[in-house]
Amino acid sequence: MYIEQLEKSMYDLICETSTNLPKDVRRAVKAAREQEDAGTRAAMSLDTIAKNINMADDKLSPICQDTGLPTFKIKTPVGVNQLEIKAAIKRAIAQATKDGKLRPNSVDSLTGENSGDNLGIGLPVVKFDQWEENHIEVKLILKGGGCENKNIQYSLPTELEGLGRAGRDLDGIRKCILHAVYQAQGQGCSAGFIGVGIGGDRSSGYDLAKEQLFREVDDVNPNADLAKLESYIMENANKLGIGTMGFGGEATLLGCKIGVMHRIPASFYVSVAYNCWAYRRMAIDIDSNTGEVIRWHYNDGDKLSFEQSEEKGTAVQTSRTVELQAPITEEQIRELKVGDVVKISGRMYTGRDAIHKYLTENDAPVDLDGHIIYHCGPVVLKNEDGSYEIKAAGPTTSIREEPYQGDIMKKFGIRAVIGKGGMGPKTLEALQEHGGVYLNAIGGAAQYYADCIKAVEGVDLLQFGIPEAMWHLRVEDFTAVVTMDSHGNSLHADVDKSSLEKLSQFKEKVFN
Ligand SMILES: O=C(O)C[C@H](O)C(=O)O
Ligand code: SF4
Repeated sequence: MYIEQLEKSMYDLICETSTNLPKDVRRAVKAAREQEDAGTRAAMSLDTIAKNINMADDKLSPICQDTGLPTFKIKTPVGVNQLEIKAAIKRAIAQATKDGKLRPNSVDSLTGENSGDNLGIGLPVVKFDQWEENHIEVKLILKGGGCENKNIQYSLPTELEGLGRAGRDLDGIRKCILHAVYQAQGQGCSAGFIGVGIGGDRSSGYDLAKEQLFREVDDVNPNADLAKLESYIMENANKLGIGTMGFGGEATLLGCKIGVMHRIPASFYVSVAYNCWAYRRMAIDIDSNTGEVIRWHYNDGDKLSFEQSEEKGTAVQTSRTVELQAPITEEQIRELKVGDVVKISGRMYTGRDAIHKYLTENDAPVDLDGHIIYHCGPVVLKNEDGSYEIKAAGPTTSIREEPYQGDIMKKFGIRAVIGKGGMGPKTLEALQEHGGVYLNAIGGAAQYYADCIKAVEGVDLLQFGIPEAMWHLRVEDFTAVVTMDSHGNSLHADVDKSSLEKLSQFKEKVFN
């Protein structure tokens, strides 16, 4: 009985974490939304995010399609069997994957093979501690890959772009944290949350940083110096103008939590763990006799559902909206300018890391001339009649495809790519030369976009696993913003440049 109940408690924790954004995170998103002027791109993005949070809640479906690398931190009373707990977690993970609450996200690092059930060597990560309490505490974070890739570790002293020397003191730490927010730009699905670990070595420093992500968004650091630093960072990082999705705007950072540990004389690390707005972490207390959940954490206050201002700023007032249907002509593409909002109906093909590599070395399985590639690794369930159902399908970080994208667009005649976070100079040049456009969708809005997908009309290269396959999608009114056009303009390059200038205003010493 205990074992079955334990597995159910773990299953509930996983589902809740994936589908129901914690209350403190909702409050932070709401506050950000209220800060942005209606009609701006930032307001539009936050509206989509708010809508997405509601939809995930209603449909009990993943908030974001990247359900991350599940990491459990568990405290048990002395005498509790930890092996049983680990086994229950594994079964619950496999079941939640089958039920579409988690994307099959566990990939063999050497062969690229997806295990299909989120289990694998070292996965999920489960860390145990003992304590004197009578109950079991289980914390879970589902941290996605895009924001994980924006984590950064500094070894002090160092020189930082825009900020100069960062020494081995509180002021050097201050500079590292500001720089960490700057370098993430919109690629980790800003507005984000950061956990910072000061000290330790490279691995314990990151562990400490990630531990901070389990703190409540609105708590106050018990260490007075760190409390001061946290509020300094919250005030000033939001002056960088990076904004939601890196579109520019007021809200760049929604939370900053800093922890400290001792170090050895030769090393001084500042480790920063960046978490996207889809900040999925939850915790439960479990009765160690029955296996039942006796308390959910992060449960204080009202649960916001964003209903009140549902329509606020859903259209960007300063931009025009263009309807597109694939196949698209070069002429149509050359008419698009940075800032335009596009609404796509018709066909698009997903393609992410494996597909881009494949397409540079092989022919395409379908004619891509005039077509759209969507950087997306969806959550897909197979129905009994053999058809597929998209359960979550937001964009993935595009910059990873930078080495391939321009060449592939030219080789196959692709006219548009949709992703998030923008791409670099090589792609921008190819867009100009070939007549192509980059469209930024709202990262993490996996339910919102799944709703725009009306059918799966085919799939190729499924051997790469569900997230990496090429899905043929029929979409309706799929909305995205032109952030790189065929005239050499890139909103991403502009925001990067202006935020670097703003960063340099924080060069002078603040803390002694
Ligand atoms: O893997 C994904 O679907 C998205 C990833 O989390 C990302 O932010 O790039
Ligand atoms: S797509 Fe964005 S919201 Fe989703 S896990 Fe990646 S960084 Fe987070």
